[in-house]
Amino acid sequence: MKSAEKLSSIRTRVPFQVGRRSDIPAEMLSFTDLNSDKEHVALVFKNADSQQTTPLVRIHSECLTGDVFGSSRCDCGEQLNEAIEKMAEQGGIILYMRQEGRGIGLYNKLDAYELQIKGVDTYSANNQLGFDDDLRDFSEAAQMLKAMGVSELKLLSNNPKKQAALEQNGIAVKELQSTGVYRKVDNHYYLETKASRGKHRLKLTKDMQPS
Ligand SMILES: Nc1nc2c(ncn2[C@@H]2O[C@H](COP(=O)(O)OP(=O)(O)OP(=O)(O)O)[C@@H](O)[C@H]2O)c(=O)[nH]1
Ligand SMILES: [Zn+2]
Repeated sequence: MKSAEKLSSIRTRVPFQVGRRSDIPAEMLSFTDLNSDKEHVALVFKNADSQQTTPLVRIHSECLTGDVFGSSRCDCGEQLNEAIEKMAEQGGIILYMRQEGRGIGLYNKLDAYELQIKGVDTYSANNQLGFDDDLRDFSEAAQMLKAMGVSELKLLSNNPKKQAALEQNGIAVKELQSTGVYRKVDNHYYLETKASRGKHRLKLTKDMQPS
C-alpha cells in the first residue's frame, strides 16, 4: 500500500445538479498532484468538506457497466444512487475513483465477465487473466480527503479494506455504514463471492428476490 505522503490540492470546483432528476445540488472537484495520473473526482454535497467535521463519505470505484448502464451483473449503480440520495439529505462526499474493474480496466473486466459466464467466480476470473483479486490502491482517496481538509469521516461501504486503507493513510474512520444489498437477476453469485472471498460485510439471505 502506497502512503499518501504527496500533498495534493483542489484544482477546480464546479457546481451542478445531479441525480436521476438532475435536481440535487452538488459540486465536482478535481485535484492536482495525485499519486497517479488517473482523473479521480470528488462530488461534494452541502459543502460537507467545509461545513461538517465528520462527513459521510463513499469511495466509489468506477463501473461503466453498472453506473452508466445499470448492468444486472453487479450492484454499483444502485450503490451510487443510494449515496447520492443519502447525501442530498445529509450532505457528504463521493470520491469517484477511476478504478474500473477493481483496477484492471474495462476491457479486462469484460474478459473476466466472459470467464464468469463459463462459471468462474469474480476473483478467480481476475486470477485466470493474470491479475490479483483486487488491484485498487486507495491512498489517493486519502490524498483527496486531505486536500479537502477532511481528517475524519463516516464511511459508506461494505468493504473493510477501504476503512483499513484510509486509516493507514491518516484518515480516521469513526463509523462504517453498510450500503443496501441490491439483488438482481444474475448478481447473486457475485454478491456471495464478495462476502465469502472478498470479506465484504454483506447480509445475504437465500430467499432474497431480485429487485
Ligand atoms: N475485475 C472485476 N471487477 C468488477 C467485477 N464486478 C464489478 N467490478 C468492479 O468492482 C468495482 C467495485 O468494487 P466491489 O468489489 O463491487 O465493491 P467495493 O467498492 O470494494 O465495496 P463497497 O464499498 O461495499 O461497494 C468497480 O470498479 C467495478 O467495475 C468483476 O466481476 N470483475
Ligand atoms: Zn459494477
